[in-house]
Amino acid sequence: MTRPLALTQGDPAGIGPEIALKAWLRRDDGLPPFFVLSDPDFLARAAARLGLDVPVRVVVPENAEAVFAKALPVVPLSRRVSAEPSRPDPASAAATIESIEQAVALTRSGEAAAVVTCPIAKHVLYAAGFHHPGHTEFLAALAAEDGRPAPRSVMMLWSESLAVVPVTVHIPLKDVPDALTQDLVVETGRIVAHDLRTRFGLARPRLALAGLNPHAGEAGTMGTEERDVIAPAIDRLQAEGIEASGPWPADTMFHARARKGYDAALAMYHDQALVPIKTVAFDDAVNVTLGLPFVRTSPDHGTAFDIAGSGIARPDSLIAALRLAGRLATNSTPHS
Ligand SMILES: NC(=O)C1=CN([C@@H]2O[C@H](COP(=O)(O)OP(=O)(O)OC[C@H]3O[C@@H](n4cnc5c(N)ncnc54)[C@H](O)[C@@H]3O)[C@@H](O)[C@H]2O)C=CC1
Ligand SMILES: NCC(=O)COP(=O)(O)O
Repeated sequence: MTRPLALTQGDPAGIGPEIALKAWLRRDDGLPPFFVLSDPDFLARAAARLGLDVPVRVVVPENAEAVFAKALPVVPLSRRVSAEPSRPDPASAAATIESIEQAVALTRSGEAAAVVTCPIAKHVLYAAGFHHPGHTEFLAALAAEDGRPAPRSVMMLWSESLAVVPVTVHIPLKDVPDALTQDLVVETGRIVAHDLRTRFGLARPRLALAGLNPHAGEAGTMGTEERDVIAPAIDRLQAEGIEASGPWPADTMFHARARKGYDAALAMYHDQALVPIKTVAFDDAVNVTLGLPFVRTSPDHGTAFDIAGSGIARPDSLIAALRLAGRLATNSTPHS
């Protein structure tokens, strides 16, 4: 028996429901079986509105695989969902959060193989009192064992042609220099190297670290973070036996020839990492959370409220996320 993947509903006013339905329609392309954690009536209404021929069936996780060939298996939440496409509403936040919590609980109990998340709109959850920056940090909190601190989670955007890691993530650009410490860079590099070995099967992962400033600081004349923070962090990673290089000027490390020199690029802030990968692989890239005791993947894109309900959302990145979750779940040694 193949354990199914647990797919969260994401923000129900976004494109999550549509891409989940469309991914199920592509199940014969060798997709691993999955179930959605949502309100089955809501998903059935979404399918009808979009004109998608997707029968929805309520299941418990152990029946999901058997049902998957004939209907979209849905494990119901305790709440009804009544969102309208393109109309984000904090009233949906409790169901969105419950869906994530249930996916993690079912994965940790062994009833699901991995967590795959549909996109959430952070500001909608914040308006309802959610205090984690995003899934990445919330999943780490959910991974905390009794009496032990939460693990450090790391965001990686992965595609066949490029993998990038933002060392600082969802903070204002003006706060990046202060947030960027040697310890943060070293701990991030360690987790990336560990998970590329244990989850992705790379014997000796090569990390390339970007500078923060133009021309990687131009020998200290355009900024000093390279000299004071990033280069010493690279020395520490190398001393631990991790193949780390840099700091490289960020403007020349993402072209095709440069990408052959490393397995993952560590960028110093969100857009330095996500602009290159969304430029070269928007439809194929997957967001993977590293550092957790379970596998979590997600499409690289967001809720796309501008097109929700119009029927034009592409399921490709979600399909890539489902495939990668299936692959990682079968060959992983998790963090303990
Ligand atoms: N993993 C997650 O939960 C993520 C959530 N977000 C959230 O999404 C919200 C919206 O973010 P944006 O910056 O507007 O990015 P976005 O990715 O939602 O949309 C950017 C543009 O790409 C288009 N697009 C996105 N996905 C598409 C798809 N599957 N098919 C066709 N077109 C697609 C949209 O229509 C829009 O024009 C934010 O509130 C953000 O917090 C953003 C990224 C990841
Ligand atoms: N820009 C990437 C993003 O927002 C994903 O965040 P998360 O919800 O996966 O932590």
